[in-house]
Amino acid sequence: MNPLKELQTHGQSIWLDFLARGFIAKGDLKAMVERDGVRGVTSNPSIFEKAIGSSDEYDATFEKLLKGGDRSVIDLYEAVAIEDIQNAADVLKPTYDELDGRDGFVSLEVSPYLARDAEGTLTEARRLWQAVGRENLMVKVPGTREGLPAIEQLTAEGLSINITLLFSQKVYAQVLEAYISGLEKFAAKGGDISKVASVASFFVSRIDTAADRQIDDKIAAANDEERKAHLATLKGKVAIANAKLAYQHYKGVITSERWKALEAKGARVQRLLWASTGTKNKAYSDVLYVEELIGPDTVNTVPPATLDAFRDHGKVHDTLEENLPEAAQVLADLADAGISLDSITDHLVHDGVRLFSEAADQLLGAVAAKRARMLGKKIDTQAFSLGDDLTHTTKALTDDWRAEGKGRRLWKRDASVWTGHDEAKWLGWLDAVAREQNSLRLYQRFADAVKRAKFTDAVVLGMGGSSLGPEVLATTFKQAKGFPKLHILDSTDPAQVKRVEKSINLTRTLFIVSSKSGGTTEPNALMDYFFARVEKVSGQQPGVHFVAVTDPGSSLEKVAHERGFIHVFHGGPSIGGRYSVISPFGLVPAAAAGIDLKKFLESAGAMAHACGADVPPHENPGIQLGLALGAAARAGRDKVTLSASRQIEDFGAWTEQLIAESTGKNGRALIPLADEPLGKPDVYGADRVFVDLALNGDTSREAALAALERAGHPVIRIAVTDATHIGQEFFRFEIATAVACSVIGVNPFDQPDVEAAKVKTRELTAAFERDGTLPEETPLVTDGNLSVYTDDNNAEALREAGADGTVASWLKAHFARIEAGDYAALLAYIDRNDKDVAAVQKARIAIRDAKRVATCAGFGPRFLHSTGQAYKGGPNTGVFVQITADDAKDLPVPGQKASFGIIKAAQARGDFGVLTERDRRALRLHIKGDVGKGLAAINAAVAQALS
Ligand SMILES: O=P(O)(O)OC[C@H]1O[C@](O)(CO)[C@@H](O)[C@@H]1O
Ligand SMILES: O=C[C@H](O)[C@H](O)COP(=O)(O)O
Repeated sequence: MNPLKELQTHGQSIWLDFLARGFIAKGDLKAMVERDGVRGVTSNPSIFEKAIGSSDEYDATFEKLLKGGDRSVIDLYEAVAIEDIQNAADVLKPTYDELDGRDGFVSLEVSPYLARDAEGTLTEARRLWQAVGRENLMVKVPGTREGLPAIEQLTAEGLSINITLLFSQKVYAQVLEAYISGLEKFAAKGGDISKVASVASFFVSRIDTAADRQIDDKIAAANDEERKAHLATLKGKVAIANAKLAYQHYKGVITSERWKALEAKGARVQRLLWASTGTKNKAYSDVLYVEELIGPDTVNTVPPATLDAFRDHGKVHDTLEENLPEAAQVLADLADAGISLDSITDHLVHDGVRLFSEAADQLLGAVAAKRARMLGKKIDTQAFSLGDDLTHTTKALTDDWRAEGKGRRLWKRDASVWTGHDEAKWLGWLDAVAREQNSLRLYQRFADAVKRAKFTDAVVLGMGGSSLGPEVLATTFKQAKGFPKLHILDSTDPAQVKRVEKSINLTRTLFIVSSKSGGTTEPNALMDYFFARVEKVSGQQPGVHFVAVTDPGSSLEKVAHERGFIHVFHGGPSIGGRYSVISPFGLVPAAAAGIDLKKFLESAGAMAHACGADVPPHENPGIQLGLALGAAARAGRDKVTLSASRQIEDFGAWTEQLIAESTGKNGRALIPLADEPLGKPDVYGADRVFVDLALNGDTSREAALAALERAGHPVIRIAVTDATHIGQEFFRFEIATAVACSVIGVNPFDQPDVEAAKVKTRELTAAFERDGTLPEETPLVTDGNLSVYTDDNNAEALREAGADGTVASWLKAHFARIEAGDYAALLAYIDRNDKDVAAVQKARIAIRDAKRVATCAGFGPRFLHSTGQAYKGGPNTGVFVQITADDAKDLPVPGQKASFGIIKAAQARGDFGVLTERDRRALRLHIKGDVGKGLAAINAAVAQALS
């Protein structure tokens, strides 16, 4: 007789510890059921890893699934895993029916990531039970401390549970107790307990592996031969002894009155299932863990090799209750030898969870890689050229993130990933894509209404997070037919306000007032200004030209209602400004401009899936980018130069805010540099990392990037395959920034130092409202159309360094303070028009090339809501030149004394005040008269100072 079948006559069922798609499809499982009497199948994360992750057997199915629409990695995995389990369950269904539900089960394990999460285990077990939908399913739940209550609860709900990762007799006893209590509860609720089955998977070979290692150490340490020989007799004996004694506990329990009462109601025993019965030590018999554990009411689940071996030469007789005293003696001798079985079993549970988690990481990583490959051009790729050291640190960080499950913890909003403060409150952006996809109809209705109203222009009035995302959309996408042209206004510069006003038709313009807080100075002043202008020009009720985007309950919402705005869109209070582009702050302007939001969100969704909680760090593009940037920051390469193809160039401005406001605090930062054109390697110091976004195969910067790479600078290349993929990049960079902040050790979601400048500005504007003038200031020097200002400390230091009567001398002394690793920032409170931008850029590049330092160019007050945070809160490595100017023509703000010009001046002074208060090296140049001429004079002075 086939020894495998013979086991049945001894009350033991043989199950197969293996599963794979083709194996079932080809009829191999069925053949084992028929030929060998296999009565069940077990799976675990390692088994699925081998089947799915390490083969291409499932690829065609994945392709097919993805053709039907993008899916998350876990969805892809579960779709095939559940199908496999269902197929196996169907093969075993006749066995199950024949044996009246006593056998014929297939087991599917809950995610090993939940092994320490009681609630999560419960939810997942219920979900898998439903999803598989086969009565001969057993859901596998680990016998961890957290698993135990779940086992009782699930049994009480009538689910059949296989308790896995059992090593210790003590824990096994608790598991059996949990099963019995669960049955009692189910019975008390009127449940049919005869339908509930359970097995307790008691692991065997792993115990010997661990115990033998310690026994070997003791043998090596023993100096007497007899002792060595005695210790050697324990090898390969501990696991079986442990299992035999566990079985004795089972026997005691099932003869109890308590059990008999349940049995009378039809309860089925919870069979002990010997798991981990493939022999690991080649010196032992390959059927050791089958032959030694044969007895009634048990199961042995074996890998295919053990099954074959036992079929070939297995010997069957009742061994489970043989030599019980010897078994007890083995464990006593082990303890005498100073080896603690408790500590071995504790460790094995720990290790078991780790090993299964690692298998799951590998499996999901493999599925993620397959998904990315199959999506092809639908998902942007990134390539890292980091050099040996950074590659090494990034890899070490990746390992740490994987081992600590930090990606999952990030998605679970676990603040301890960062500083343990209020981070959990600010992670609403993580699932923004799915949420916004559900609101598509709302956006569509709004877009239709905008189109019907025949607006020619739409102007977003907002700052930072409320303006930079829309600005990327406005510059990336062509004006859609029938929709207004999208403009962004994020300045208090009167000339810039007027310039925008002149470029639109006030009577046919939609204004989108965007402010999360509703209390930001600039959008409120701009709203008041344009509201009055529309009223004046059109004579209409101006509210019909306005919508607001703001968080619920803000002061802006109140004003919008009072003024009869067309609509108030609510932002999500758990999403901070710079993470809000995939929320009404980005999507309302996008809808107004006729951008295809379905496509945009679909594309963003592909990246959200790629960066998901289920994608381990090594295959997770957002985490990889974040870790590389974090590693770069740690290595002193804390200046991130952002370059991009022309159509998506503005992405840099959005990224600047994201990175600077998120990372730049507590004296730490990644300093982002947008719009600093790529130069030759010799203009850069060793503090740089380059991130390039190439649209649609654009190779125009490739030679420059390759040269930087050759010179040893880290270069990260992102291939954006379509402009609509800008949504993917928003998401990638949001994850990456949050991850980099974790590495740097800061809270990504606050901006403590922006407030300081706002307070100073408010003091100044309050003084103006009171006195009708801003406090007097005296220049240090006036040289032609330029005046120089700074605080006493800076003035003294610069004078000592040779600053005298000319602007050039002050700049020269100022630039002499720039050291390697510093950055120079030009902060211009002027109209951000093309001509003036070019002039500021010229000065910037001159400084970079002469001093080999990173340079920033910010326009005030716009940058205050962006990079301004890092300038004040980051390390004291910035050297600042603030540029202010007289306004040729000022504009009043209705309802207040302070005009736009005054507000801007107060903002510049407030900003400068905080910089100098914080010992920053800062100098202010004020232009009198024509701004263009002033900038030319500054450029001349810069050139002279650098010469
Ligand atoms: O949307 P709000 O509340 O007007 O804020 C605008 C911007 O101001 C900041 O709070 C910084 O000043 C940014 O973080 C934010 O994006
Ligand atoms: O349920 C089965 C277990 O997961 C399996 O037997 C573990 O075996 P291993 O120790 O060989 O990994």
